[in-house]
Amino acid sequence: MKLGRLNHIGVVTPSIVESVAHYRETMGATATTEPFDLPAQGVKVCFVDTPDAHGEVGKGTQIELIEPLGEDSPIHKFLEKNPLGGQHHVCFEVEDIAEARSWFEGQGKRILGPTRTGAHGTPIFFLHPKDMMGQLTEIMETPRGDGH
Ligand SMILES: CC[C@H](C(=O)O)C(=O)SCCNC(=O)CCNC(=O)[C@H](O)C(C)(C)COP(=O)(O)OP(=O)(O)OC[C@H]1O[C@@H](n2cnc3c(N)ncnc32)[C@H](O)[C@@H]1OP(=O)(O)O
Ligand SMILES: [Co+2]
Repeated sequence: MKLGRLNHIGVVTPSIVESVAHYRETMGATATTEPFDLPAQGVKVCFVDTPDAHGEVGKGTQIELIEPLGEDSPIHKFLEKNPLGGQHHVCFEVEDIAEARSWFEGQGKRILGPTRTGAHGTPIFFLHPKDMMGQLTEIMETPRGDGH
């Protein structure tokens, strides 16, 4: 399997509104999406763009702010343990999600649930942190076209 780019770092927050203000006012971020709900994934999401190696905003790794949505959100327990929120997962891109899934299954890594559509509208799956050196890891198929 070939490792693709680091698409985003997932950051849990009790308040996307407060986190957006933090990234804008304290961190000088210039571009964010509007928050949007992903009920199927139990989260409210907002992306903060960071500049790429050439200082260009829009192609760099994003901060994915996620707030629990609904009673059985998968991040409820994380927020109980970490009331201020914090780094939750990393997301790497791959060319072919099915091939990547077979690779990790062959490596004996636990895959958390089915391959499903993620916040960028492309297929994703998660790998259990206990099998990934303690890091909850999301794998997503590289968006086609100019999406990122
Ligand atoms: C998909 C939309 C969007 C996108 O990018 O497209 C997203 O990324 S949404 C992100 C939210 N969704 C998920 O995270 C789905 C996958 N996650 C899970 O299924 C759970 O969070 C899980 C299984 C990783 C943990 O569930 P839970 O916290 O309810 O269980 P435990 O407390 O029992 O945790 C088991 C064990 O893992 C440790 N843990 C939990 N979360 C993390 C983490 N983020 N990073 C590292 N380790 C984590 C936890 O401490 C437990 O360890 P133990 O030693 O037993 O205490
Ligand atoms: Co994510």
